Amino acid sequence: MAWNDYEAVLFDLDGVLTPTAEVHMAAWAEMFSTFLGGLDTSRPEFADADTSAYTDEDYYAHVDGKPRYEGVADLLAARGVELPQGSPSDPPEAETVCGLGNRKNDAFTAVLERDGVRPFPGSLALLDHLRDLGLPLAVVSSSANARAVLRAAGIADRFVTVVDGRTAAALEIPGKPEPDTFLHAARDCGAAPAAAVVLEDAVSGVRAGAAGGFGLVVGVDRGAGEQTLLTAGAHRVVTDLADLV
Ligand SMILES: O=P(O)(O)OC[C@H]1O[C@@H](O)[C@H](O)[C@@H](O)[C@@H]1O
Repeated sequence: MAWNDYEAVLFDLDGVLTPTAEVHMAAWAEMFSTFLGGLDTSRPEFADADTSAYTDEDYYAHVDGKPRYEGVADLLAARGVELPQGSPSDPPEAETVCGLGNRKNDAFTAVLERDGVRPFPGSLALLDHLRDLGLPLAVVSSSANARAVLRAAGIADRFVTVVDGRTAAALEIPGKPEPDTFLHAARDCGAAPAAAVVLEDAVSGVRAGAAGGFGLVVGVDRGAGEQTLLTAGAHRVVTDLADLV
């Protein structure tokens, strides 16, 4: 890996630097399984809903890597369920897109506080290597919990910039699969997209990297599948960031 050919490295967080994609997945599964299992299909608005069991495939196809409420909306659309959007301040009991997203977030933060998080050893090895090379590093995450996860993992001080779900909302720029959050991070690092590397485990994130014209888009296969990531636009796929040291 010729790192000296590049001027910045843009990391997704959940599933790339930390094993928190699994925590997100479990929290989504808990919330959607309970919601779909309890859906009253005798109510006319839910009459056509597909209430079959929620699976990991649902996560990878509709939720993975996207901003919170977009993941809810896309999964519900795939199941033929229409709910009002509501607002981010909705309580977790609210039967709205935002209410369901907030319900899932309660489950996520409870696990993070209880179990903490450590970076993947191979990812830490690559962060150390890139620090030695002096390359500016960024985190680009759809998650509004990104800063809390980085602090809990002890790697918050490694990055020139963190563009997360809160940043995107404040700047009113679209999240992944649109490229805007990656482009913003590259600018913060002082690098043109063609001189920046994107590392992503989610199809939505790889699509964002491909759409932004980045110099190298590395898919990190943590379950999405090598071929799926290549088809989404990854130039190459690894299973461990230590392979890039
Ligand atoms: O709900 P949050 O923490 O803002 O996160 C939004 C998304 O963030 C992404 O990083 C995760 O891959 C998704 O699983 C998650 O749904």
